[in-house]
Amino acid sequence: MADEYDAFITEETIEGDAEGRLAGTTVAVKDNISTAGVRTTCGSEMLADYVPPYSATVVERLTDAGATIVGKTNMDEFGMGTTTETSAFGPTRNPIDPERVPGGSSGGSAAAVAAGEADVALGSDTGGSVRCPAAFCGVVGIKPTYGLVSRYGLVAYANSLEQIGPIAGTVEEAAEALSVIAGPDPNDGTTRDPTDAEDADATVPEGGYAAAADGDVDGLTVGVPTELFEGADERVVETVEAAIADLEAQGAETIEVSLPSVEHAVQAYYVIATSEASSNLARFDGVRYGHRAEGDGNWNESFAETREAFGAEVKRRILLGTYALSAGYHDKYYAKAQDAREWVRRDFDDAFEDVDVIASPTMPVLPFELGESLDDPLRMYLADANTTPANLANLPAISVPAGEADGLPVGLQLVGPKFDEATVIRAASAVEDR
Ligand SMILES: NC(=O)C[C@H](N)C(=O)O
Repeated sequence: MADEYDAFITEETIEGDAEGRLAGTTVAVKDNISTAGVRTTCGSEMLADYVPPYSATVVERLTDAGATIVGKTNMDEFGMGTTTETSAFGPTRNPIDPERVPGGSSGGSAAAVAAGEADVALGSDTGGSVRCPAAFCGVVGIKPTYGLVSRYGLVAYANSLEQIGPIAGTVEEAAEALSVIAGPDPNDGTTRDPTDAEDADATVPEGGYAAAADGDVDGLTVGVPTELFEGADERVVETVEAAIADLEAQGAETIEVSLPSVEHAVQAYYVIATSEASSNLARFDGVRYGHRAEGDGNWNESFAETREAFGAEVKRRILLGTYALSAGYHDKYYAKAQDAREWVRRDFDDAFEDVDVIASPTMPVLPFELGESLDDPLRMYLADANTTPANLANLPAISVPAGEADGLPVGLQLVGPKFDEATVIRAASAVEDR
């Protein structure tokens, strides 16, 4: 990685069509999203030389719309991390303060946008991986409703939780990129047409999501859940509260709501995500593609040696997930985590009876210093307290810059009902307009 903040793993260009709604737009793509003929490493030794034979649907939609892909961005290995320090290629630095992390796992994507190296970037968000780096780097990140954007060509970490989402300097630019990548894909059976989806509150403005970035929050009801402010850094809370007060000044009504289940969200998330990861990552066996250790002809040994190529965090999660799914523990951990997930879903449904969007800090902390959280995985996991609930409930969520504290960016998160990205985009654009 040779660029200023080590945001890119590969700086190869893929030219888009000459015309289209994104003509002239440069896009950086997270390195777990497949690009035909261009290395896709997932930030791992395991895939250090892997060149996919096909491109992800999102990449094809972007280039068909005229965007030029300018490179593949650094990330926590297989998306597992909150700082972009678990990458086998070394950490990315935060352009706002190069002694700090850019957040993760899509840290290279957010850093590329914050440093002006790309207009837009794609990330993937399993438990906050688009919103966290957007918040830490002072840019905008959208985690779409589960099923709005195709995951075809995304190297899977935890299928039931993740979505690909755009990162950009403004809400409008992120919304425009979302319009291009959104919509059903025959190659991903979990995708839906938002206007047809059952139990959806879909609003897709004519001309696309960017049209919703009109800053008009007059009459909008914003829910403020006490649980997502408790335990957050005071400087973060002050900055976010000031931004919410500004929304009120622009005509929104705010009411307190309660989401009692979210205190279990991180725990449930880490059981479900690691369980799915332990199954997904079983495919890296040295036989079909990716790294292969020589071995001495003994299958068990060569398999074990091949898997030594995973980094410490990935190994930790494979072990955790395998344990959670193992006979005798399945009901104790995995089944319980699924119950908690259902409870989180219901809490949001109840809250959306009374409010249009839910506002909170995106991250309860300011960006970590480089190296600060690496030896303390639990501390890193707990930083996902506010972002994981939207993944568990499959809801749309956005992080928009709310201001600064001690010279560091603070993100405000807005979560909306299923497929109602338009309302979160509208509210976020009002935060940005202050
Ligand atoms: N992938 C993500 O969304 C990031 C989250 N911190 C995780 O490690 O799972």
